[in-house]
Amino acid sequence: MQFRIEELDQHYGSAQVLRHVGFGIAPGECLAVLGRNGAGKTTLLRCIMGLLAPTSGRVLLDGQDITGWSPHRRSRAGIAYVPQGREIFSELTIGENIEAAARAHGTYGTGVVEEAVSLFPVLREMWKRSGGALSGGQQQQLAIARALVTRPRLLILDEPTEGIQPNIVAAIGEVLRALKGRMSILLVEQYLDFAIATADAFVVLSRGAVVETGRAEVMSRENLTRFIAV
Ligand SMILES: Nc1ncnc2c1ncn2[C@@H]1O[C@H](COP(=O)(O)OP(=O)(O)OP(=O)(O)O)[C@@H](O)[C@H]1O
Repeated sequence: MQFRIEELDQHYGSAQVLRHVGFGIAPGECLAVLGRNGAGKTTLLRCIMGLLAPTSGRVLLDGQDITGWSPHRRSRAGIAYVPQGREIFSELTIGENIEAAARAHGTYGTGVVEEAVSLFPVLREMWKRSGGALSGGQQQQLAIARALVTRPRLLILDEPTEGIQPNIVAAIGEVLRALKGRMSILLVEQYLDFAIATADAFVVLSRGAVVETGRAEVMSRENLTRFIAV
């Protein structure tokens, strides 16, 4: 899967929130987008998912321009989004949340549910518990499992570690590292250690513009800290 964005601009009214943002993600790699609060990270993801139309610029999947596609069509094409806040159905059980996603994508009955749940054993243990009764970390695991049953080629995560206890952060990190190679991952993250342990490449956003990019092996912690420390 080849994924690129080119020259994305986005405005809220007269305020420009994204400025000529462009980067690519290599197949099977994890790209981390870093940046302070308000840098434009969530706006960028919403443009990539088709939840917001960019003012200009292009989103390309396998060389095809998908900028005008609906979120549903992008999801069908293999882009899965785990938003900040997770947006799970709190009235539904874990099982219902996961199975509904698989049914909606036509993947139910193909082993995807078992596969996703095997990555997060706590979900099987709490299968009949309603989404609203879970801890933040359990909800995050559920949200990732729900994205995985769609068999994504690109998994997009918006700050998956935010407000989550350390042992669950570690479990999520292990899963993401295991998923690399099978899919590309776009990780928006403010927790630097987690991003460093997970990503193959970095993009740093500041005030809506890319101010630094680089491969993980040449990007120093000091350099990254400089961009995201408050
Ligand atoms: N719906 C909106 N209308 C107007 N301005 C907005 C809207 N959403 C976001 N903004 C502004 O756009 C800028 C970028 O916001 P965005 O949420 O994309 O940043 P972020 O990097 O994801 O920040 P955070 O880490 O706090 O979520 C901020 O200045 C924010 O106040």
